[in-house]
Amino acid sequence: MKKEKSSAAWIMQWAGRHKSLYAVSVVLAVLNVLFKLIPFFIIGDVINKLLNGEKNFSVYLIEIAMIAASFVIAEIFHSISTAFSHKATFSVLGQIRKETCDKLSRVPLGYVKDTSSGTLKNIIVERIDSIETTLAHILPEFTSNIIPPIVVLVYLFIIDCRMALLSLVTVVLGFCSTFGMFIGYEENFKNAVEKTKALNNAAVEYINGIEVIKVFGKADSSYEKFTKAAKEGAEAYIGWMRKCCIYHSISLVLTPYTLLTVLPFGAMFILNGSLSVANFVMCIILALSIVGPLIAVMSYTDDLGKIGTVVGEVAGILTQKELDRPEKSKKKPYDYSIRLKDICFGYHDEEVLHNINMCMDSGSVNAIVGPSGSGKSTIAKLIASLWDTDSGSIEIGGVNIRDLSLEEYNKSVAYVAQDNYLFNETVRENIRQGNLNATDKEVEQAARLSGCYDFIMSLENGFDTVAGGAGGHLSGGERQRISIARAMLKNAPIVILDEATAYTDPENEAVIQSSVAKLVAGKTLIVIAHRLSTITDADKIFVIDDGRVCEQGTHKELLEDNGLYKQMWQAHISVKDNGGDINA
Ligand SMILES: Nc1ncnc2c1ncn2[C@@H]1O[C@H](COP(=O)(O)OP(=O)(O)OP(=O)(O)O)[C@@H](O)[C@H]1O
Repeated sequence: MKKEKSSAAWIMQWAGRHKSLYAVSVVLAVLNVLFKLIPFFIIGDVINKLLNGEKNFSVYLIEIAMIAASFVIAEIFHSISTAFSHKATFSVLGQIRKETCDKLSRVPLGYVKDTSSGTLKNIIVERIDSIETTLAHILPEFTSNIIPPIVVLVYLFIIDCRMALLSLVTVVLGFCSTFGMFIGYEENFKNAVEKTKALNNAAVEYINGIEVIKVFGKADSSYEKFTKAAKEGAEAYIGWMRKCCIYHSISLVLTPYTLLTVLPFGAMFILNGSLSVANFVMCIILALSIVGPLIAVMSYTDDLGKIGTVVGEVAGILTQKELDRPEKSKKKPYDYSIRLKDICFGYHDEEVLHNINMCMDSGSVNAIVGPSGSGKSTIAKLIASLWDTDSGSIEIGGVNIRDLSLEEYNKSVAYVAQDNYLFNETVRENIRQGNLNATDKEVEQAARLSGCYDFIMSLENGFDTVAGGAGGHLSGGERQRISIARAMLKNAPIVILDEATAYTDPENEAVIQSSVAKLVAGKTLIVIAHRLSTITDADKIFVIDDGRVCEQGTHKELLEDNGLYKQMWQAHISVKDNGGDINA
């Protein structure tokens, strides 16, 4: 079994990309702390000189100037060190976010669908942000603050072992108290994280579902769900902080008081003649000097405790199993025929497609019809490579799609889904997503061909109108036509239209039908249609029932078969004859 990578290994992998920047940052941070220690040695020296009766005032002035210079130099080192570590860290964070988002495009759609958008957003934005403290601060500052106290302690041990040990007593007790904060830390942090995720999900659900909430008068109950999640989130943190509060306070009070032991025992040693006054003074000053860096170290323990969970969440995405595709295509399809061989597929544990076999010739028009929930869209998604089949294979031009790189395959397929997402960008840029190299003229031409030019021009800013999140400012039919224009611009040899005309009125449907005909000339087309009148000319119609292909043939052949297709056709015609809405 493959061993799981530790959080430290992930951090090292991420930080390793900018190791020279971090190394410079750590060295400068060490110099910063060392320069901050210099004044303590100088003060010790000044007191010794006073005790020895030095009367030359200029000697003291020079020492004071040296103290001031040490502080200034320390600050300069600190600023440069922080600048280096932040420069490296922000590019590392950008890289982690890029990898995470790239990963989402390579994992099966199921992972993204099964993880709420609130959770994913929380990981990609907030959680990744919280790695910043570790990389930009802990790495240089923790390392740099640990080294000087060690140096000082070694020096103290050289002066007097007893005093060195005494200076450590309150520090050790303070640290022990800090560790008390870690009792049940993982559990408490996980609980707080879970509650935050629940709050994020409740907020996203409340915002996304606001239309339904208003229409069905669910504002109170939905808002209640949100406030309950907010309350539980706050309680999780408050309860946890309450538990830590005593340990934290004891630690903050004890750690700085190194003099609590150094002063009385030092005085005793002077009285019994085992310690000189000069060494006593030096010990007091050095004992004070280790406090600052050690408190700085302690302030990071909380972040160090959290980092495991944070890295675990990000790593959880980065280690998701990807769609089974090679980096580079192993073979080249000889044409764009599509063959599904013994396909079985299920969402989670429930199989919804059973032994599907289909053959579509290159450049042919194919329709998939069947009752709602029979598995039509699932077949389209498998062909579009949004999921991997559980068994069986899909071949394009004689090549198993698992032997084709995802990038190359994606270029071959234009998929217009039932509910197409439009980015919160201009209509022009939304269409251009089909081909990022397309000129404005080509974008406008695609819009003309898909019958959406006129309505786009009637929008407030024409092609420069912002479509709004998920295309919220446009009607369902308008969104669909923009999606078709996007697919046209892609000019892929395989086109899948999943209920592409579902939202359109009969007039517009005729426009779209003719533009689709132009779009797919010479291409392999798969249309999923409820309105059977739109697919009567298809070269092949596949009838799906309960996850199985129950009939296939041309419109004429299927009518002669007297099967499910004929029943569906008669139902369709009778709606029309009764003056019902044929678009229903
Ligand atoms: N993401 C999913 N997770 C779990 N089950 C799903 C998912 N998507 C679809 N299903 C289920 O798989 C089955 C087939 O759904 P599919 O969307 O392929 O049917 P369809 O024939 O396209 O339906 P419609 O005509 O209503 O769009 C249904 O039972 C559906 O509930």
